[in-house]
Amino acid sequence: MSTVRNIALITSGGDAPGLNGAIAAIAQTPDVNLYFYHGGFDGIIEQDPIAISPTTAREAVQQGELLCFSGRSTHMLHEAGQKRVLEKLKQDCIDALIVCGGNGSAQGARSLSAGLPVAVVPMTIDNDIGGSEYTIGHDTAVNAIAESLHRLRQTAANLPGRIFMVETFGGRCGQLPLAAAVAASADIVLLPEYELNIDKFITEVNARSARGKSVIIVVSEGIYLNKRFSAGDQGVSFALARALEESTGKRVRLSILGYTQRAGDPTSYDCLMAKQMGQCAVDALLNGEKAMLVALKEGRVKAIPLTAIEQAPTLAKELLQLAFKENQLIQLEG
Ligand SMILES: Nc1ncnc2c1ncn2[C@@H]1O[C@H](COP(=O)(O)OP(=O)(O)O)[C@@H](O)[C@H]1O
Ligand SMILES: O=P(O)(O)OC[C@H]1O[C@](O)(COP(=O)(O)O)[C@@H](O)[C@@H]1O
Repeated sequence: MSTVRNIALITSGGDAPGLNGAIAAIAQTPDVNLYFYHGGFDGIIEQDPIAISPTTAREAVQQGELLCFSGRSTHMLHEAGQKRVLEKLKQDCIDALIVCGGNGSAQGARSLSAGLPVAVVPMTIDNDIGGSEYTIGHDTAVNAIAESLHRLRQTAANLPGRIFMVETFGGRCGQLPLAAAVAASADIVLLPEYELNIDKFITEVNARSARGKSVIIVVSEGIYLNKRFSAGDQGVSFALARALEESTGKRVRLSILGYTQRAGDPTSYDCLMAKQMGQCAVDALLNGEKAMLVALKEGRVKAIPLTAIEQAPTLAKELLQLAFKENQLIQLEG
């Protein structure tokens, strides 16, 4: 018989559609009481736990608004803050904690694992947790970007010869713009992992534009232009567009997708992944696991030690190969 009965859940860092599915799977587990703290790690210190009923959770699976509000916390970056979190969880009679978030949140969870059992459910549209092939919310965001690219292609076809630029999230890892660009067959994708030679970029766009067709360029918000980038800074495409305009004499049609790409009702794939990942997290905790990351590995959802998280996520090589084949990756071309 497991000693874990009262499980608390937080969402931490950037929100991501689909997570309600994980909450539903956990909330419907027999002999488990599920509680939230709104507001990430800070919420644990500042708020009372809120009990969530299995019915409420089940009804919210397909909705884009998360049942548990996310947050970013500075307390967690210091030992004293981590201690306060553990003390409050003890005071609230919580036996185990599920942290839903990305790399940073996983590090936070790890720092608490000496004090109580923790499981991390990967949640970020960026799909940038080294150790899991998937993070909840990614598919919905890829769909949102791909849909925008599809629409642009239609207006591009109706009035040919224009240059379009679409700036996306995924500042520290290009998995998101890469997946969307491949899915929607954009012409060029610029990723933060590789250095950008502006002259080469301009020459390439000029050459493609000279063929009379429209050119659709996907740009990660974190593309290398200067080293002062912080995730969430948007607008790098203004400078790129200006450089292109000056050399081509053609106006660049610019769209910054911003937070619209991080919202929306989740795709069924995200609902399915979230349910499986939530189930895996609660099973691991009930089985006595102490510090786990729920991960997709070789297509299967499983619990792996938190220590197995690799710091630097790597771009999916299958997607890189496809993008390379379609001449989208001009940063890597000779
Ligand atoms: N090195 C760390 N040690 C402890 N907690 C951390 C660390 N890095 C991040 N966190 C916690 O995780 C939260 C979310 O991290 P962030 O990097 O913003 O998002 P994500 O989890 O999506 O990567 C931070 O606000 C902080 O509370
Ligand atoms: O919500 P914020 O603080 O503006 O952050 C924006 C960042 O959040 C993300 O959407 C997701 O990032 P995390 O999941 O790592 O928090 C990034 O793609 C983007 O750069």
